[in-house]
Amino acid sequence: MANAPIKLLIAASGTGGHLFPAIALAQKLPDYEIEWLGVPNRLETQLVPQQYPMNTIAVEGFQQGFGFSSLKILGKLIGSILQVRRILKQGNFQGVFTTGGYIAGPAVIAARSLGLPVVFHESNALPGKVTRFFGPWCTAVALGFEAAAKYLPRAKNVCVGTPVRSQFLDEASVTLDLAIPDGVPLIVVFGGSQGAVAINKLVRQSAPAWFAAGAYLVHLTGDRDPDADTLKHPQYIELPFYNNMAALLRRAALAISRSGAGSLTELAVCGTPAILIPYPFAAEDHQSYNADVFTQAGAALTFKQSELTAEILQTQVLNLLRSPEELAKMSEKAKAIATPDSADKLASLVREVVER
Ligand SMILES: CC(=O)N[C@H]1[C@@H](OP(=O)(O)OP(=O)(O)OC[C@H]2O[C@@H](n3ccc(=O)[nH]c3=O)[C@H](O)[C@@H]2O)O[C@H](CO)[C@@H](O)[C@@H]1O
Repeated sequence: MANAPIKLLIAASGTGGHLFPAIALAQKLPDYEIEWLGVPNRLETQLVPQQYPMNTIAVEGFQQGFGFSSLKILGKLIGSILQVRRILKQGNFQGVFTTGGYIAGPAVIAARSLGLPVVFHESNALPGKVTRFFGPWCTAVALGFEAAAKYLPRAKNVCVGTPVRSQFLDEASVTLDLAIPDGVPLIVVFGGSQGAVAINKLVRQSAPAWFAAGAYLVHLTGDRDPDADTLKHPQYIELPFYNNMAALLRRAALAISRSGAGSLTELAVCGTPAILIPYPFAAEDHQSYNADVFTQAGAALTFKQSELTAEILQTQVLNLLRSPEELAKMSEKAKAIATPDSADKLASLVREVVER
């Protein structure tokens, strides 16, 4: 009789940055029986392929300080740990994989209390609080950036890079279905999976000079942009969200982006030079640490949002557009820090940990 498939619970929730690496891993484990652990009404309910049954729990983060609302959250946390333990026991799961965030706490505690192995993937250069707290309890912590290891001295760290969606690895799988003429320089602007209103404003002010220089602009604004549809130009394409990111980033001469780990990993795999503007309110300013890795490698220029004006952005972009050699150099340096086979490395680690 054939062996029953290994059962793995993937706890990944909230943003593209947490979900895409987990989906990429799942696709590398076709022989596993995978179920998902998420939160109701968050992005996972739209992004996770239906083949992975979705289990949901109510969980949220602690606020600063410890008051009545924190007590309520603590109560919910205990409730969600018990719920995850039930899911793990009833489903006979053999291991848990998580990409961190609020969902990771109950997932790690429940799994470890049942003696199950856990692989935790941390994609940021500065690991999140949840990773720093729970990392040492996990069987292995897979890192997106080597730079993260120094913040996790007691964890069993393995650097594997951050997995990208399969469209980034198979050039033929996605085509650019946007009207961009051949040969023109293309600038792509995106602000993580939810858009960045502050970047959108700066870009709209700066764009006329870029159009005059012959550039096209694809602007992914997110769906909460108050200025949506206010700029019209034949060289300007505005969309709230675009799916074929691999085709778009490969075609781009330059990207203007936040520095979430997912975006950076994709920029590296595509060799897209970038101007990075870290999200200033990200937890513990972790996007600045991510951006540092790229700036130090020579793959990007980084600007603090508080110091960046439309004039500075306009000039920096024009300078780069006028210097194809500089862009080519940045592109090479970006490719040099990519780990295109990250999903394979992570899948091997998960197999090693769960099947031993
Ligand atoms: C605001 C915030 O705290 N964001 C965090 C969040 O990621 P968040 O999801 O905000 O950002 P990431 O850069 O990690 O990922 C964005 C993803 O969305 C995709 N995309 C974006 C726009 C679009 O139109 N189409 C599209 O597919 C990008 O290609 C990328 O894959 O978790 C990451 C991983 O822990 C962190 O590094 C980020 O700092």
